[in-house]
Amino acid sequence: MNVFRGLKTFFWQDKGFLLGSVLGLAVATALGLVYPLLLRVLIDDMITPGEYEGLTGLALLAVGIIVLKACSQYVHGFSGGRLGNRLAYRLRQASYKKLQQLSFSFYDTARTGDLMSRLTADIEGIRNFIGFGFAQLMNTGFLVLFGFIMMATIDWRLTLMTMAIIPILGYVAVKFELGIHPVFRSIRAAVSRLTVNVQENIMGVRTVKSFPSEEHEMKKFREGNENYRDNHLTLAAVWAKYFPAIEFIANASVILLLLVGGIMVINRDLTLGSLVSMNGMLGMIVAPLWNLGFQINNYTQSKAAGERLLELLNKPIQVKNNEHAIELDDEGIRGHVKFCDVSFRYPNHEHQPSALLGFNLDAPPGSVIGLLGGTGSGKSTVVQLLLRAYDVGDGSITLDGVDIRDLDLATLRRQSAIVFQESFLFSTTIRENISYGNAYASDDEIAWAAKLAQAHDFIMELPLGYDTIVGERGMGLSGGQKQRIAIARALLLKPRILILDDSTSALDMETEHAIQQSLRQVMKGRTTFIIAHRISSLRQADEILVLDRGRVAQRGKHDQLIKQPGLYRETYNTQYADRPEGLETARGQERKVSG
Ligand SMILES: Nc1ncnc2c1ncn2[C@@H]1O[C@H](COP(=O)(O)OP(=O)(O)OP(=O)(O)O)[C@@H](O)[C@H]1O
Repeated sequence: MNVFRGLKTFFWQDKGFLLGSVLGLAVATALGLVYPLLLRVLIDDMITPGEYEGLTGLALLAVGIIVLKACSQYVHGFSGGRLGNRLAYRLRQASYKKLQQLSFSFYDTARTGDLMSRLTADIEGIRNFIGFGFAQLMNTGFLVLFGFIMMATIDWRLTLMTMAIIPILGYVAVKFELGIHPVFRSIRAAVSRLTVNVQENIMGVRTVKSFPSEEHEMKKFREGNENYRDNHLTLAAVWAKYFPAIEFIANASVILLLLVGGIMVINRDLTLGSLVSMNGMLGMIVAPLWNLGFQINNYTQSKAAGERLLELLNKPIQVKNNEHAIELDDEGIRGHVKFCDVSFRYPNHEHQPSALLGFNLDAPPGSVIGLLGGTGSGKSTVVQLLLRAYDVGDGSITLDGVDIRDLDLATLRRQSAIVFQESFLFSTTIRENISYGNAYASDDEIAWAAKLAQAHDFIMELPLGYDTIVGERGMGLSGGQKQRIAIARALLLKPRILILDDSTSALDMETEHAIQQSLRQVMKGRTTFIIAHRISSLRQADEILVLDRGRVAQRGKHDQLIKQPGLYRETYNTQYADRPEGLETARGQERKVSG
């Protein structure tokens, strides 16, 4: 029940509907129990003595009961529907909000398929149970209670005898629940694994086919599918064991009533009408008890779903605003970034060496900082920390003198725009992709950003221009075209801090050069971080930092660095080794430097 206590905030505000759903069903049930009583009156007071005057009244009473029962059932259905759907809506909203709040470290290990199944199948399970299943479970309790009282008013000894079996039934039902709950938990986990499998296969279909790994994927899927099937077989085995037992016990009580009750009627200790009436009532009590297994099933499923959902909803948010977060005035931010002795190790990777160690940097407003280094040297980590994707371990990062941990997250991120190496485009028009995060941008502004990013010309060549829908994950565009749209998106924000994380890697030198020329005008007075593997992308930077396994190996301007022995010059030589002498001298500085 702890799970439902945890979910209380999502449904308790609709307690009126919860009450309506439970009471509606309870009243309908109680009214249903009146039929056998009417039957008793019909047999004992009319048919047996042959007195039929009251028949019309009895018929009218029956009609009245039918109408009332229908009304109660309507209240139950209406309230249950409202309750379940409103609860599901709130849960979906809260889960989605949580997904927005959770930090990058959560997504480092999260699996899309698993999250999708929590937001869909799990919420559906909870909706069904709280909307209807709960009322039905309560109804079973009401039926036993009301039925017991009514039967006892007819003949308490016979009632006690037949009802003595009910606790046994309850015991078996609880055992059943305990046995089936872990199986349901495994089934949910198996579904989630299967979903992850399918989702990754579809997302990575190009890799699967190019490598050709269809067989391997089939094997992986088969294992998941077998696991899912085996869990269902275990479920069927638990069912097979308990269901006949529940049915046997339920039937035993009816047989007992007919046997003992029959003898009592023969001995004139009980009227025939009373036996018929008690038999009708017992039948009404036992019918939902047969369903108790289904109801418990429903309960355990939704409990397992609730556990998984609460696990998501209660996940701690690693990076969030502190209590007195400072909201800087957007206009007032200058973009002075400082890293002071920053060291960082990724969460859950404590055993690995630090991704960044004793990192220092002073980037005055408007400066261009270049980051170069081998793969895994820590370049992306620097900018991730600046965006507070993770909080630094040791040291501090300041923006205009304020520690970014004390800054309002939205203020910080609004003023920093990043273009990732992998450009992500939403399945919508190019216009909406460029204006993402800047919904009020005019068409002119969008075109302005696209021109700076050297994207305007190719967009205009598309049949629908800016209205072209780029499809799921930006299919249909080349890597370079996607990168240019992503650059336009960042430029449109006119951020104080622009971060280009290897974001021109898919562009040819000429386009990259043109973008850099445009950037020079637009980024005047703004601080820019450029991560690149190509020296040509960095040569204009005010300071270039060469990283090696998380440490700054070299720093300085291009002209200084090519004169020093070290990683920078080695990279330069490697990249310019094959260039014809004439081209290099024409470009002035781009001379090959001998080791
Ligand atoms: N999300 C993460 N979780 C755990 N470790 C990570 C994560 N991201 C990066 N790392 C590790 O941190 C180190 C630095 O990675 P980083 O991405 O900063 O390197 P990089 O210089 O940007 O590399 P590349 O040029 O290949 O993009 C690497 O050892 C990497 O494996």
